[in-house]
Amino acid sequence: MQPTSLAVEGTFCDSAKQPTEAKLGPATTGSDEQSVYRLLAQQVGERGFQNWFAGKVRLKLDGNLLIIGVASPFLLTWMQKKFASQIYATAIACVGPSAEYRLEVDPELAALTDSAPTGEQKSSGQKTLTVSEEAGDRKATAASGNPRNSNPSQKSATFRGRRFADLSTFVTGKSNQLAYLAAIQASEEPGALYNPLFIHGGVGIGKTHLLEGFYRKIRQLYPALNVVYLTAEAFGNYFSKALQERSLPGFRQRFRNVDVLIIDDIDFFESKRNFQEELLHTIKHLESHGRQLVFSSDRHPRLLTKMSEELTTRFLSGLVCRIETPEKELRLEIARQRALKLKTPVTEGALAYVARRFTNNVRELEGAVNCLQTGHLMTGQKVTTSLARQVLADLERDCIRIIKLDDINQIVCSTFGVSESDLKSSRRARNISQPRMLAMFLARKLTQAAYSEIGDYFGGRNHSTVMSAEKQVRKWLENHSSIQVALQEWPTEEIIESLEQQLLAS
Ligand SMILES: Nc1ncnc2c1ncn2[C@@H]1O[C@H](COP(=O)(O)OP(=O)(O)OP(=O)(O)O)[C@@H](O)[C@H]1O
Repeated sequence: MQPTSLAVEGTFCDSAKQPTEAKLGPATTGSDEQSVYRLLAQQVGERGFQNWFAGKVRLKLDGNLLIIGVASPFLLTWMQKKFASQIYATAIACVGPSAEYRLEVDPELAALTDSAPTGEQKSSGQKTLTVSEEAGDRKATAASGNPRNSNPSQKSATFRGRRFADLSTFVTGKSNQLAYLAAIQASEEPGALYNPLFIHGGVGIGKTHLLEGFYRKIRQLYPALNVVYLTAEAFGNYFSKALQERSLPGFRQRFRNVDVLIIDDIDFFESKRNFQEELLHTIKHLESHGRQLVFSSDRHPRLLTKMSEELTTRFLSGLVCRIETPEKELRLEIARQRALKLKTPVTEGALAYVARRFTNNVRELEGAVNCLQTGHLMTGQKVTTSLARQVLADLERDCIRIIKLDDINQIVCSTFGVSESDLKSSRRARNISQPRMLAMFLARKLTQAAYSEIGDYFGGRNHSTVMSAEKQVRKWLENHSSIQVALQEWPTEEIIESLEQQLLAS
């Protein structure tokens, strides 16, 4: 592929070049960090800020990603629930519409909180901690002990340019091999082989890692190409802003003159007709000029039932690859690599324990290894299976998703495109009765609800109807039967897995 003559200014996610809207780049000074704190305080209000943020969190701006480190998994869940929209608004105010944010447990804060010194210890200075970070390029010394009493800006929050994940750190196994190989091949010959390349799979399973790795690889191999990586949400934000500011021609020139366009989390466009329309025209234009397109989504294109048919067929026209839930061997290897990266001394038994217990996705697995690192810092010991068990008790509890009948109802309705009233009605048409039976089957599998409660919920049916629905779905699974979704037949196993993944992510 030849670089375009009209190439616009680099990528929106290039660490060297920030979006023009950015008010605050990947800054490196304490005053920038203070600005983020100020914006955050404006968003959450002075009281909320003093109660939950001042001196209790660690901020990091990584390119367009605002990372907020908190002291425990509990705080993480709580703050996500309470402050998600304010944190997101702060991120946008800092870096513009492409902003993203992440809350994460910060091992250093966790260690400090767990070992918060008494007055006596404070005066004797016994709790001084020295922590070296994974990259080995940062040493942080927290001598005051309790982070609650210190000014966060005086600690060593680091503001760095965004570091994209690399394909070399993507651990492969049966569940992700195909997607990995496709990404490698497409990066070697952009526009020629798999176009578009569409990668899908459940939450936290490595889609972004693969897309970022693809981005880096292609920049290495073809430095002259104009490569753009961004999330669907950022694309939508840029588009809305261009509409508001009447600058659509500029927006279109930006996106229609790229050589490689990588859009993460394309499922975000479901039900958003005007974004879909704009993306469709962008894709048509880029395809007709032989440019490479790469997308990721939490579902197969055919299961994005609120996407226009024209977009869906375009997604299907290249190569569609699925990343499956990681198998045990892969989980073990990822846990091992993560522990090595964090320099956590850990026994094979403890790693096997983590790989056995954290099975949903890689993100949770990584969180678990981060906690092992905290355990090691707190005790100064090598992490054994029994220490791992102790340290991970809270996290295991937080990782259990409480799924309600309402959640199942909602996800089944949106996947199959049926209304709630139809699902709960007495209609027996196949396109209604099959989703209803699947909903009842999932309700038995994923909730504690009794047969009678489930029957009652799905239209006042009695318990024997639910039992026979459960039996019927088991039979479909045994016989590898298929079910119709969006005018196409799908293996029952695949539909159930997709529904479960959506429920886990919701
Ligand atoms: N195969 C892998 N090897 C190494 N690390 C991985 C692998 N898969 C995922 N990870 C890591 O797990 C974490 C979550 O992965 P990622 O963000 O790519 O998931 P995702 O599928 O994009 O999730 P979401 O659907 O929430 O966007 C990241 O830190 C990523 O680096």
